[in-house]
Amino acid sequence: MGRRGIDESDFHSRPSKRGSRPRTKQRPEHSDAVTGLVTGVDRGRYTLLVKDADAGAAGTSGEKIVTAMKARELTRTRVVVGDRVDVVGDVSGGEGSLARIVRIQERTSTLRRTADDTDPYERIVVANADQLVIVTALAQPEPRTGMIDRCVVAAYDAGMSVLLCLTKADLASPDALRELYEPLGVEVVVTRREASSDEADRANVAGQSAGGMVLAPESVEEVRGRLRGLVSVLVGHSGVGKSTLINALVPDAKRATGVVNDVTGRGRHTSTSAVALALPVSPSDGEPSDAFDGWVIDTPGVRSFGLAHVEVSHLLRAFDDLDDVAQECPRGCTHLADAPDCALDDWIKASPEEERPAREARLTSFRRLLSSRTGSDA
Ligand SMILES: Nc1nc2c(ncn2[C@@H]2O[C@H](COP(=O)(O)OP(=O)(O)OP(=O)(O)O)[C@@H](O)[C@H]2O)c(=O)[nH]1
Ligand SMILES: [Zn+2]
Repeated sequence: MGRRGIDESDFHSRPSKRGSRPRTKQRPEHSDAVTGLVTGVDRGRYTLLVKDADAGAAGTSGEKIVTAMKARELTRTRVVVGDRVDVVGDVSGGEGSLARIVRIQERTSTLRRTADDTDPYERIVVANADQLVIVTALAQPEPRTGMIDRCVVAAYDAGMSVLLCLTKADLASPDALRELYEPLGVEVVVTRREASSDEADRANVAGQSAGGMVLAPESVEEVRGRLRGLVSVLVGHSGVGKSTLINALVPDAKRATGVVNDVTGRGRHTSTSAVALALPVSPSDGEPSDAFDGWVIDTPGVRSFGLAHVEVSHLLRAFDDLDDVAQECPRGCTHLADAPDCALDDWIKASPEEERPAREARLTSFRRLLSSRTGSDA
């Protein structure tokens, strides 16, 4: 994707139906509806990014922020951040205006969680995201692989890819965690504190958090490169440095101010709801830039993933090679290490010598994921 302004069509756009349908007085199907992207949800009010019909070409200021509520027919339907919705009514975005969401467009992915593993009620956290970014500190606090595993499972179950973002590499080595997760095909990226942090503080450079922590710019830019052109959901435990990272990636997010940001629509949200932030192409270098490419969705309220809803067969689909092998398993095979006659064990035994270590690492990691479904988060 090239450089350009923020564009709600970045969210997996589909051809617009507007203009091709005749307008009728009755509008039983709301043929006058426009499409909006949900960037924030707060107590029944939805912040939408809507393409501005009056603006010129897509690009700078081609979008407006519209506040909306759900139409009555959607009362029981959950609308989440990342949803693309059809809206009618006052879509001017003017002060005090309120539009109506009449339809949710088909979702390309749904990230779900249950409150805990026995909770039958599953809720959708974010829709239409491509990638789950698991933010984990290498120290302070110590990494918890159980938590990471659960996030990986939730992402794969949702049909999303995973980026493991290891923070605080200035405090500890990422090698051990790389070894655990790379066999699963999980991409790993590492961030660290800028060595000359004090000087950077004084210079007030990009990458500075409210607390004064400055991340090494090249590590932030590596993360940005992995997020470009994608819709990414960031999750992480308290204290891992997620806010520091988001502030470095999206310096204009005005995270603590509660003021609606013209570009991102951020603001007015409670501290527990997800919010979508447009990802700048490059860090702010003093010049105001309106080039965005990708979305960062922060999930302040999500600290863990209950996985009661995840089925083994569904999870297996994220691992083509293992899924093929598991077709040979006895019916109802759990595929765990103690499962009798699990074909995955034969796959190791039949392995060419040189491939065996890689296969073993992959199967061990996969089985760890499987047990995280039922094990505790500790
Ligand atoms: N040494 C080191 N400290 C860091 C790094 N990144 C963040 N920190 C510090 O870690 C602490 C927690 O960072 P936050 O960004 O507030 O963490 P958070 O994940 O947003 O946590 P909550 O605000 O509780 O959600 C702060 O004191 C940061 O200054 C890093 O790369 N290295
Ligand atoms: Zn099996």
